[in-house]
Amino acid sequence: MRFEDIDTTIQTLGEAKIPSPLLQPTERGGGTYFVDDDERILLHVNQKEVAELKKRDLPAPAFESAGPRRKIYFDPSKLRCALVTCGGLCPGLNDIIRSVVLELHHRYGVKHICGIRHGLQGFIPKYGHSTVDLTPESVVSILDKGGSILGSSRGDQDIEEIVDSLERMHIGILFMIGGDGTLAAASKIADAITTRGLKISVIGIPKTIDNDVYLVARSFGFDTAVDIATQAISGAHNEAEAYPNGIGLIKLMGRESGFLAATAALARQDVNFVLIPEVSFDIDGPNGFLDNLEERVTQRGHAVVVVAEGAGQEFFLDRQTQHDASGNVKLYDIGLLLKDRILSHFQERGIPMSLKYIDPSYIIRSLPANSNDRVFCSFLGRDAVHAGMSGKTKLVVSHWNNHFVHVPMDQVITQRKKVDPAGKLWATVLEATGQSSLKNPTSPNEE
Ligand SMILES: Nc1ncnc2c1ncn2[C@@H]1O[C@H](COP(=O)(O)OP(=O)(O)OP(=O)(O)O)[C@@H](O)[C@H]1O
Ligand SMILES: O=P(O)(O)OC[C@H]1O[C@](O)(CO)[C@@H](O)[C@@H]1O
Ligand SMILES: [Mg+2]
Repeated sequence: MRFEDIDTTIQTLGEAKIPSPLLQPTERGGGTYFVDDDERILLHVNQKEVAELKKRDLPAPAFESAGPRRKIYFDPSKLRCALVTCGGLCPGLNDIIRSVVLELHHRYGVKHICGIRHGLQGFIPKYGHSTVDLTPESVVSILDKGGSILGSSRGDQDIEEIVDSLERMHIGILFMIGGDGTLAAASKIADAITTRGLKISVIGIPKTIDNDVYLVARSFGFDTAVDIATQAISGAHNEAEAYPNGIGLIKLMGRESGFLAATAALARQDVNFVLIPEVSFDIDGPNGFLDNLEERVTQRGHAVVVVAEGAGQEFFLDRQTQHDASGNVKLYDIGLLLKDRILSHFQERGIPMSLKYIDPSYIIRSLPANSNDRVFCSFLGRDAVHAGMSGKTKLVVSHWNNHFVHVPMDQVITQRKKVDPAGKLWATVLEATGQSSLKNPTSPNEE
């Protein structure tokens, strides 16, 4: 989809008529930066692209800016809010929970905030998960904990039952923190709310260790993931350098998008091969991965390989496709396949070597956020609160062109963000690694 086809209109529950409590000067002094609904951030930054639209008499598409509004929709003294975290873990989940709770409680005076346990399961009575009261006291020391204090789950749940539950709890704003699946569920929940004529705002906070949510330039936890992945790469490099013909093979998360593998490989310029889902490669053949690896190892004495979990899935085509509880395709382990193929390749050629396989995937996504991500989560969580309090709904708080913005939920779930094989990130990876196309002239995969 082209940017000019994106509908950036944000839905509201009704007119915001209540003066924001943030208008009152705080005891500490200092003001609040209020944002008007007509403050907008252009989707395009490239002047040429904007000029092109002008030539065609098209308006340049722009997102609504996030931030506190002068008028709010909900009466804070009566409002009840709920938070839920779904899908895979990600560094920063607790930071988001904390910033949402603190902003609601201290700045808006909302005293009833409820944590839903174990993702969407928490709404469904048959699972028996109790809710958690979220207060400044209960979130005071959660930042040093990884994971999510609310827990998570995968698996479809009945949307009508979820809305029944929201009605029972008299929720006014639901904050849903999760990836593409969660945001798809959030969109359906928002639609069911509208059909019932209820006044419940649904605000999405995009979470993805893969950094793959469309129209979200940066997602929380990604910076931390790159940091920890870089340490794994550093370890693999040390291991590889220490032994004759040493090879360090690291598998990183990235189902359909190789941002983590590509970015972490650039953080230390000692990776020789990066394999990502967006760029196909051959394992065998004169220009395939194994021959290239052999050349590198025999010439330089060691090599470091980073593979994203979704890379090379075409090598498992003979196997049945399986799905997890949420309907996501279960990936076959490309790391283990490469490990076996590397070992047998060097053995067949009679070349002694030492291979170390490192898979830090679950360590990376379950650890606490780094400082940079914490600051980012603080902005994101607070802007999610401002959006909900002003009566906006069915939106995702995103970061775009260095600004926090509101993106309609349905636009975010139309597709995944992917590494552009013709773009700067991948070109820089190729420059830094020096790896070739890893494709044979007439590749068996292309036939
Ligand atoms: N299209 C959909 N409609 C309704 N519910 C959905 C849909 N897709 C996913 N869900 C539900 O949303 C929740 C989270 O989805 P999922 O497990 O795919 O994780 P996610 O949010 O995509 O996060 P991640 O991709 O980071 O793991 C699950 O309970 C899942 O059943
Ligand atoms: O093992 P799980 O919990 O199903 O999650 C694995 C998937 O979750 C993710 O971390 C996304 O949250 C993917 O990178 C990975 O494929
Ligand atoms: Mg997902």
